[in-house]
Amino acid sequence: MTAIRIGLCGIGTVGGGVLELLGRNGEVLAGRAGAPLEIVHVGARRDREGVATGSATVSRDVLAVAADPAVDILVEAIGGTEDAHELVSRALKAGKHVVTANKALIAEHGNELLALAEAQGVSLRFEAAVAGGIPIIKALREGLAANRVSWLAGIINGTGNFILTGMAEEEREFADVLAEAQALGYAEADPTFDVEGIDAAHKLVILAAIAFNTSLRFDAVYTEGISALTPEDLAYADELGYVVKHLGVARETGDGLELRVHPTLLPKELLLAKVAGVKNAVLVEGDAVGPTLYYGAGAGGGATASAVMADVIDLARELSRGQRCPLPSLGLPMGELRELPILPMGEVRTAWYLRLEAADRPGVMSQVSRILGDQGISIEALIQKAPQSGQTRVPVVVVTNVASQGNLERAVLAIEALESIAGPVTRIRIESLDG
Ligand SMILES: NC(=O)c1ccc[n+]([C@@H]2O[C@H](COP(=O)([O-])OP(=O)(O)OC[C@H]3O[C@@H](n4cnc5c(N)ncnc54)[C@H](O)[C@@H]3O)[C@@H](O)[C@H]2O)c1
Ligand SMILES: N[C@@H](CCO)C(=O)O
Ligand code: NA
Repeated sequence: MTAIRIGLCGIGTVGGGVLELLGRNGEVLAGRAGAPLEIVHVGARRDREGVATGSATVSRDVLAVAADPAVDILVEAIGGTEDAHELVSRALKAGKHVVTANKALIAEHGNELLALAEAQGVSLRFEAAVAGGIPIIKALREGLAANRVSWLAGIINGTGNFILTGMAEEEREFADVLAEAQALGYAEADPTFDVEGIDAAHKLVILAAIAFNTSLRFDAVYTEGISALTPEDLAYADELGYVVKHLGVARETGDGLELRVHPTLLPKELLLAKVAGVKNAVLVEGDAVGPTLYYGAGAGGGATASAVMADVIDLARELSRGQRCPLPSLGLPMGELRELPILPMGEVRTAWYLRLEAADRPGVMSQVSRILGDQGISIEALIQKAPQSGQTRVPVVVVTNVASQGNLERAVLAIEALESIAGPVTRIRIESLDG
């Protein structure tokens, strides 16, 4: 049986995971693929100790892999958007199928690269790019193809969730938990991508494109990170019955598409609120099926290799049987994707958690609630602590009803201008994910 020949570029966490997985499960995967899967060429800047590359050719220049006529499927696991862009373009132009774990590349250059793949009659697949090992791309594109999706919400950055869990449950320092996530191979080369929400924004854009049949709109995502969250806010959220998660939300409203990544209070009883550590989860609301939830490891070599190899096997199944019926990677041919208007953030409606430092004297809370009321916002819950000895200000935490960001911001400006309020008002969105 003719082997399907793979060129593997990058042997870090993901590429190393692919080598290990193929080494361990090669025979089973070959059975499923309909042909042996053989790594014939490895592109790697430097050798990775302990990773066997077998009889594969090894090149320091990854472009040699893209140019190698012996390669059927190129796996891109070098990361970044410069060399990877060049590598994937060259491979597609050379008529190779490409499988990538690179969400930055797909979110930022996917419109162009997917159109190129289509023109070349080859496939560009990226299951590993979103939510690591969870087969969420396949679920959205194929399993839920009969639904109109109204919204989806997900914890789609493993590093960020690992940090939030470590801070909330083990009371550890942000920097200390981030260092552990880096040591475990979860974090991006530049971890600000994880903690500032850029990585989650890349993934959200990909999910939204498939769910709502739109082109990839990385330019349009609102992004807020988790680095400004304090242990104090996590503790108040807990006291109020919430957990703080870094959420990506995409929702089709009559007025446009919401695309946003930000810290979010979730009621503790929600399944999403219970997703801990490096685990990811995506909740999708379809009109026929209702809500469905997808859960699993969001990062790490093994989980990511699982998704990479699933794409490879999909392609190998077609190649080995000579039955090519290319599936559009975003669910529709690129020319048929819609351009939906994006809903401005000022019009996005959520409930809010507000924390303020108020002077400890009568009348302050009635001023605050009058300002909120002027914007049509009411207070649903309130925590007011007694001042510590010697302190003249007290922390006050307010949970509001659902309000547009525009109205909330106007109210916050007026509250911050009160002489009885010190410093900026902390605000975090609250989602109940119930409709
Ligand atoms: N680590 C994860 O859990 C995970 C999960 C999903 C997706 N990803 C994505 O997978 C990709 C790789 O991530 P990783 O964690 O394996 O990174 P990594 O840093 O562990 O590995 C990347 C490897 O590629 C090599 N490399 C980079 N540029 C190169 C070039 N021009 N030529 C040759 N080699 C080059 C590096 O030396 C390194 O060995 C990224 O796009 C990342 O976003 C990672
Ligand atoms: N850095 C990413 C890797 C998986 O995409 C994360 O932590 O989720
Ligand atoms: Na995935």
